[in-house]
Amino acid sequence: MIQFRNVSKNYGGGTAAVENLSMDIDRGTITVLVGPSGCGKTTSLRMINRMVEPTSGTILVDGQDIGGQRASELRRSMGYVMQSSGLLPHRTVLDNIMTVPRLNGVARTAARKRAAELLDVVGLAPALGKRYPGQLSGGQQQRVGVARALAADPPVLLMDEPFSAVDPVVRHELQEELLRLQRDLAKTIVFVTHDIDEATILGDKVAVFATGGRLAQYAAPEEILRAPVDDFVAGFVGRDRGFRRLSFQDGGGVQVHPIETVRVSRLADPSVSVDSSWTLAVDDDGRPQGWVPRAMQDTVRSAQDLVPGGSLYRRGDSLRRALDAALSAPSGLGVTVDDDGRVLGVVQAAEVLELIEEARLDRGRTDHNTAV
Ligand SMILES: Nc1ncnc2c1ncn2[C@@H]1O[C@H](COP(=O)(O)OP(=O)(O)OP(=O)(O)O)[C@@H](O)[C@H]1O
Repeated sequence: MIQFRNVSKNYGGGTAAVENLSMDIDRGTITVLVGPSGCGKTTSLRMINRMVEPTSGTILVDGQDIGGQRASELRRSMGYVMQSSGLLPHRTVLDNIMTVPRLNGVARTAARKRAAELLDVVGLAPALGKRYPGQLSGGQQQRVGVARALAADPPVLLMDEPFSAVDPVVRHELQEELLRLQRDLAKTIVFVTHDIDEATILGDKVAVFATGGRLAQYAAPEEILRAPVDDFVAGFVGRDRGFRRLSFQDGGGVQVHPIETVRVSRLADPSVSVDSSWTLAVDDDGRPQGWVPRAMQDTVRSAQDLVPGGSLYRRGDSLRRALDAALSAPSGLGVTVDDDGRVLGVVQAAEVLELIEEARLDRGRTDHNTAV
């Protein structure tokens, strides 16, 4: 879909911003360009829509050399989202989203209707459409930035550190939202970040850039975590790469055990007693609320008295989530829930670790067979 062929960029002054980059970006996937500051990620991104012209080499989109296309038309066929949302401060949110469709000749009423739909797509309430960008939170502004980039329904979305100015909780929400959107929209997304965690969460493929604009490794995130090609990539992905790689290991095989539960609404009832060393308190819909340790059962009378729980494991999530649920729970039992958040049972750290070990041995055998 997007092909870099021996592309270099030199802004002058000797050192290359991008050095002989060759890389194919597949249609309908998220490709993340990651690397330390100044390694040429933004320059590479901006060469795709000709905001920056290469010094040498060719970039093809759908097999066509973009060097021969009108830069303004090319730009309109590609949504662009940047770190500061880039919204026009004196226009309302809806007007901001409508900008490109209006430039493309879409009638005002149709553009407005589409803008309102897009607000919903990016998870914003309709009332926010009438506000000005300055009246929104950073996370909301970024969502509007995404809606605006999607407004002309471009096949390609270029995103330059779009989530780096918001706090970690909002950032996580925006990442989840982008993945959800991408499941429906299947755009070709090129995403720049300097955060390897963000890269491995979002990327179908990850391109790790090294200083001097050199592409050090281009592979699926799991592969980059499992087999960094050199010391630079190994150093960049960090020491806990082994743990992070668990995100890519299916947790479907983890055994879910039954757990004794008690309804929070019945905690004050003196006739209720618990047998297990840890009993899970749930609301009337069966959603976890916290723990009742046996030793404390006489003092736990309401939701406020419960021992807070750890992270939840949604059945089918990765082994990383399963292990975290078990390790973060005061009981050592990882609470497992269904898609509606209702308790299904618990997982145990030791059993998750056994699966991790089995998977490692299986991989070792496969690698060995391939080597032979
Ligand atoms: N307009 C410009 N003029 C001159 N040099 C530039 C220009 N834009 C970028 N550079 C230089 O090119 C190199 C690559 O910059 P680029 O912005 O592509 O890196 P980056 O990886 O996106 O960095 P960051 O993560 O800090 O945004 C840097 O050394 C930078 O100083």
